[in-house]
Order: sequence, then C-alpha cells, then structure tokens
Amino acid sequence: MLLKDKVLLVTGGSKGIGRAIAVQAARQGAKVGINYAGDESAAESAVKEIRALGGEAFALRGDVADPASAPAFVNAAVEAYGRIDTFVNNAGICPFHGFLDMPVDVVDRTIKVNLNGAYYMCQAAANQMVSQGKKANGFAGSIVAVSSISALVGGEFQTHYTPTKAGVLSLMQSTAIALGKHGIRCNAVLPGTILTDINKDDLADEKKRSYMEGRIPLGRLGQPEDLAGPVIFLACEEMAGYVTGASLLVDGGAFVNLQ
Ligand SMILES: NC(=O)C1=CN([C@@H]2O[C@H](COP(=O)(O)OP(=O)(O)OC[C@H]3O[C@@H](n4cnc5c(N)ncnc54)[C@H](O)[C@@H]3O)[C@@H](O)[C@H]2O)C=CC1
Ligand SMILES: C[C@H](O)[C@@H]1OC(=O)[C@H](O)[C@@H]1O
Repeated sequence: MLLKDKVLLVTGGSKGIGRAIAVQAARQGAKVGINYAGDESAAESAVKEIRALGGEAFALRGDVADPASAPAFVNAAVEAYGRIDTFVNNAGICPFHGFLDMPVDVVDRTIKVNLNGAYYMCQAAANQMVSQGKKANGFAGSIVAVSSISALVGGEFQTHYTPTKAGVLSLMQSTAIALGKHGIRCNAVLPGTILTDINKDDLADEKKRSYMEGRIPLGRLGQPEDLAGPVIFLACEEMAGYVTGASLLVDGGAFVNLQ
C-alpha cells in the first residue's frame, strides 16, 4: 500500500476524477477527507464506498470559492485524523461558452472556483503541513493539483477556463519553490479528456466525441480512474520524493498528436 496510514484530502471528491482519487487513496491505505459543493447524496455514497473497502472517510460541504471553506476543511481533517499528508486540489467547473458573448458572471465564477479556490485551499493545507513540521524523513506533506492539458493548449469554448488551468499549473510551480524548504512537494496532473459530468453535454455531440477520440493515440477517452494512479504516485513520498514542481500529462497521448 502506497499511502498506508497517510491522510489525503481531495476537493470536489464526491464524483468524477476527485472521487476516483479518493477511492484509490483509500485502497492504498489512506484516511480520506472529501470536500463537496452541494450534492450530499453523491458525497455520502463516496464515503460509503470507501468505508465498504474498510477505509476511513468523511465528507464536508463547502464552496471552494469561499475563502472560509479552506480552513474549515483542513480543520475538520485535523480534528478527525490529527494531521494531513496529501492535499489534492481537484474541484473545478467548465461551463462551455463562446468568447465574444461570454457573460461576466460565468468568467468570474469560473476563475473564483478553479483558481481562487485552488489558492485558498492549497494555502490552508500548506499552513497545516508547515505547522506539523518535517518528519524524520524530511517530508511534511505534498500537494497535487488537477490542472489540465488545457493549461498548455486552447479551446474555442473554454476561453474563461483554460487560463484557470494554466494558473493552477503555475500555482504548483511557485508553491513548489515557496514550500520546498518546509519539506512540502507540489505537483500537477494534466488530464486530457476524461469522461465525467463536466463534459457530458459537450460530448453528447457525437461528431465532437468521435473527433476527440480520434485525436488520442491510445484510442479512447479517459476514465476518472486513469487519474488516480498518477495522483497516488505523486503523493507517495517513497515513490516520488524527489519530484516537485512537476507536471504529468495524463491524456492518452493527445497532446503530442499533431499529425
Ligand atoms: N473531465 C475532464 O476531461 C477534465 C477535467 N479536468 C479537471 O478535473 C477536475 C475534476 O473535474 P471532473 O471530475 O472532470 O468533473 P466533475 O464535474 O465530475 O467533478 C467536479 C467536482 O468539482 C466539484 N465542484 C465544482 N464546483 C465546486 C465548488 N465551488 N466547491 C467545491 N467543489 C466544487 C463538483 O461538485 C465535483 O465534485 C476539474 O478541476 C476539471 O477542471 C481537467 C482536465 C480534463
Ligand atoms: C471539460 C473538458 O472536456 C475538458 O476539460 C479539460 O480541462 C480538458 O482539456 C477537456 O477539454
């Protein structure tokens, strides 16, 4: 088990990629805390799934765009488990919309959730890790952010979204520098197109879906579980102890497929 007796928190952990990370972390021996936005039954079912595996989990509701949600989530974990070892910043939204008539509230909300939320959450987690201090092996914890292939390339209907994903990647690079001396590693995963609720409507268009599939050398769109292994690897100090400020594309090869 790669995360035996470690504590892992994940934002937006009730479904999609966050849930797959939470469940795999529990399989790897971690105690898990899940932040979720509003769907209580999805959060309860994630906690139930982890407990059925013999793991420990709790879920706490909180809008990541609200700065108060971050210390509340971290404090709940410390109360439940005494410490945190890995913080996974995953929560995000992508309301597809054209550029020229993009409503101001959609831009603002996307930035607040995806980028500001990541900042508040990672800062609260880092402060907790710093206060815990370094263990005998020199590590105090790790942060993994779910950025995107969209940090590197654009999307016609994602002009408000792709800058937030570039921002999250940049946040991991800068926090890797700021937190290295405290024994905290910060890395990003960059998923390609993964089948979740975030793109269900967009990919309901068969033409778009088969175009996206056709771009992928491995021949299929991603599943949430495809992200779990890479995140656990980056979280694991025995496996990735010298990895910080790094980004890992998890896209079936889509990014490199020019022609
Ligand atoms: N599905 C994909 O193709 C890709 C997704 N991503 C990123 O992966 C992350 C997870 O998305 P998916 O699992 O795909 O979508 P999803 O829609 O299944 O999950 C998003 C999660 O974020 C939570 N969330 C949304 N707004 C929130 C808020 N204000 N406060 C707290 N939680 C909130 C949702 O409740 C949900 O649990 C996002 O950051 C997304 O940008 C990145 C690249 C590709
Ligand atoms: C939601 C999209 O399908 C998804 O989001 C990303 O970050 C990827 O680039 C995909 O476009």
